Amino acid sequence: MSHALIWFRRDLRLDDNPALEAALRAGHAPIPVYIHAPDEEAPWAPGAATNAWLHRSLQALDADLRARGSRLIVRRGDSLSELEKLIAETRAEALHWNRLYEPASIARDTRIKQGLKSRGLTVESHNAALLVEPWTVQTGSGDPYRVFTPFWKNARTRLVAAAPPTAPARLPEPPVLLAGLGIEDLKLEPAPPEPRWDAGFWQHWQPGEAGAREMLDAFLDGAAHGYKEQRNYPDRIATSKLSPHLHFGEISPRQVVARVLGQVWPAAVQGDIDHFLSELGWREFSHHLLFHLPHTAQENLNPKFSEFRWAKPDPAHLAAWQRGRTGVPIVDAGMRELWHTGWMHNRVRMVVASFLTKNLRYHWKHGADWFWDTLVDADLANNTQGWQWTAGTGADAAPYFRIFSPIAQAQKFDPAGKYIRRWLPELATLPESALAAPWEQPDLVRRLAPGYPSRPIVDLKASREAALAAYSGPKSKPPPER
Ligand SMILES: Cc1cc2nc3c(=O)[nH]c(=O)nc-3n(C[C@H](O)[C@H](O)[C@H](O)COP(=O)(O)OP(=O)(O)OC[C@H]3O[C@@H](n4cnc5c(N)ncnc54)[C@H](O)[C@@H]3O)c2cc1C
Repeated sequence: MSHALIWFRRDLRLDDNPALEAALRAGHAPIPVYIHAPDEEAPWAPGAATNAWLHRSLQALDADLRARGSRLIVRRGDSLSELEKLIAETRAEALHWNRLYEPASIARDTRIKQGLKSRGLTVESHNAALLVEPWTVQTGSGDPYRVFTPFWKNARTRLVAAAPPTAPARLPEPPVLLAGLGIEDLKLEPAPPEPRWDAGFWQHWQPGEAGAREMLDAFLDGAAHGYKEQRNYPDRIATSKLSPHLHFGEISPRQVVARVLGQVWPAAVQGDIDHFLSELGWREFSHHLLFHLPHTAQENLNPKFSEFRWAKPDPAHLAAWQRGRTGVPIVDAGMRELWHTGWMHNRVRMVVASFLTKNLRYHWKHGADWFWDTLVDADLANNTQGWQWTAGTGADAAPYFRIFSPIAQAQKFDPAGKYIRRWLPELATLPESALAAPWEQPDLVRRLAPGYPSRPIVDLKASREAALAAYSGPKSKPPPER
């Protein structure tokens, strides 16, 4: 039987895997391969938290393959050279992979496809990650979309309820002598002398296809009912928490949509379901933007901001933001949730991002970089879009002058202070009335929370006014150097 290589990247699943399906359909014995080449994604080589996730996700994929009689061949090095070696070793006639949409991956994959095709190999790429690929939807005038609502109105019509194919129960065994590294050889997890900063992650997450499926089942049975309203409250289990699973392709958006549309929902839940689908739509929109405007991972999408006067970061203030020591409880709770679990609730992501880009007036890249390293769902398209949206520099973004008040956000979305108390145990004994803005009751803080900063690192009102002034000032050339 002839062989085909299946080059796994961020499609770490067997069900609804078009690359695997195509190889089997063509009558090839698939050889599952993972090549570790983080430098090829520079300047966006995966961060530490996603690497820790990847370690477990690869283990789960290998276990799933072994349960079917196959295994994952792991290599490290230049992708093209490793693929060439594998082709020579296995005499593979075909190579299949599922597409990625980040600029560096597109450039590499295009080069590899051209190189190997010109030598007579069948090389095919497939869509496993998106509901609508970026070149398949456009505005009436033929341009990419820059506004979410019309984008989603168009894309939404293409959703299908049909369940995507599942993987066969048995897969052929790769050649016995075909060598590979152990997953642990990739050193993706924190290793001594580094502390196990990921220790808390794994009580919240189960990387891999089975974990993704369980998360979706739990969501559809539970939090989907009431999602539209409840999704804004960070102390509740009210969202799907599918983001890292979707990022690593442990579940596909097609599978999620098929499950959602394949179910009969009570009329009262229909609004929740539509809202959930539209959040998947934001993921699609982010990929659409990054594909068509690849420079936006580094630069403001809105050129009006190219001369905006961002402040020069004070390292102590940046560190206080990163570690959850700003003195603003809802911001600090979010940053600690991120540190302890590798994830942060969407509303709190917006609050901490607004605080960084507006109250501190730091360029959104400083925040995007920290998220990149600490989120288990760090995703170039979604992270870029999320930061640019909040900073006001992106497509269809919140205007710069709309500045989240962390006090009002805490009062509205964490009214009983459960989220703040959970992540800031040093504030646990403060009364509810003091939790959103403890600095307003200094005696109480001194007595009940002596370890917590007594004042925010910036005055919220003054910094808000300074941000508005910088925004509306004479289109913001930096002051002359002296
Ligand atoms: C500053 C900032 C940075 C962000 N960085 C990332 C990131 O690196 N990776 C990431 O996946 N999401 C990012 N988001 C979007 C969003 O916060 C997360 O996708 C969401 O919190 C994940 O939780 P969930 O899976 O429970 O979402 P649910 O509410 O259950 O939504 C379902 C899915 O829809 C997608 N989705 C939801 N909201 C958004 C959104 N606003 N933009 C794009 N896709 C969305 C996600 O894939 C999510 O898993 C960011 C948002 C902000 C404001």
